[in-house]
Amino acid sequence: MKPILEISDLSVSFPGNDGVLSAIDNINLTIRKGETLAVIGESGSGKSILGLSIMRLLPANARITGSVLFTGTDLLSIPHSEIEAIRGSKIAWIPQNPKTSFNPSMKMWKQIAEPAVVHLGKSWTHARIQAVKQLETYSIFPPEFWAEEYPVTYSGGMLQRATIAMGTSTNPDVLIADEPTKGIDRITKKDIIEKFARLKKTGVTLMLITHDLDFATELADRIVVIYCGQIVEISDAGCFLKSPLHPYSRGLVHSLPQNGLFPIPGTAPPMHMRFSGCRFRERCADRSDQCDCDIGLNQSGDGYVRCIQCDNWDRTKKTV
Ligand SMILES: Nc1ncnc2c1ncn2[C@@H]1O[C@H](COP(=O)(O)OP(=O)(O)OP(=O)(O)O)[C@@H](O)[C@H]1O
Ligand code: NI
Repeated sequence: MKPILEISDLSVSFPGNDGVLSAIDNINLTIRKGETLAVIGESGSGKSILGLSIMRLLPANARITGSVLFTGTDLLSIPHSEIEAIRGSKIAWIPQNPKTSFNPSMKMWKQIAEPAVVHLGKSWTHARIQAVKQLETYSIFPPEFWAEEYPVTYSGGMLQRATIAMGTSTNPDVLIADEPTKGIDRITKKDIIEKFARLKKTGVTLMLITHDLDFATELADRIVVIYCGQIVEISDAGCFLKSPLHPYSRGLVHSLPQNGLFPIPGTAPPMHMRFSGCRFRERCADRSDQCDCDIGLNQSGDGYVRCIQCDNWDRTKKTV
């Protein structure tokens, strides 16, 4: 598959009173056209910052270096007007909190229709018809009724689905969803999974930012594991649950309810620390003196892993 997004040496930091906080550190990642990629990792590891960097929607105090090529164009260096145009039509973002993503004083159909009017030059009449269809696609029945309603009348699950309807209204090439299963019940989650599975079939490139490993493995082709602002593993989603390589990934898999709910001991170090060596080593049962050295992301089979101990591991023999 051809690459659609090529992220190179991407770092984002925030200057603060405790020194500089490094939110993501030297991320290199190629996203292939049409694939579904899940980015997983615990709270504060830099998942949203990675997604927001691609969208160029970072907070004003962020410092960013590196490049993000979208079909060859560096999204980080093009003029503001160009990134606005791409953001509205070709790369869409589904924000983390559906409750705050809508304008409370605008009817729902208008909010879903707006990107197509502003970015694709569609008429409001045409865009309204499309918006109602979008509501129907995302199981908001009866769509004509809910199109005329305001966001406050929608339930949490409906709002979640409406954010996907809004994010896909311009038929983007890339869709980045930030924690689409956060704070929803099991039934709604099943429904959201089904909607993304359907989207996946349309050939859109999907980036799912999540801490929900079940959600990630259900939908993704590849899994990217982030720990303390660094990629520690890139794995084929099919073998991730059976044979995660990095000790942090293994910890995540062990902590799933179906594997006995064993939490990873300790907590992640604060992000404004000056790191040297493996960032996971304090929490790692397999650590040795070698882990004090910085280690790169090394190829392992089809994937990549950042661990000196994993170098000689055979993924085909490794089980959880
Ligand atoms: N505007 C900001 N100013 C300073 N630090 C920030 C800012 N936004 C994010 N950070 C810091 O950057 C780091 C990465 O944050 P990010 O939101 O990407 O984490 P995350 O992996 O998405 O976590 P969560 O699962 O909680 O959403 C965190 O340490 C966070 O505190
Ligand atoms: Ni986040």
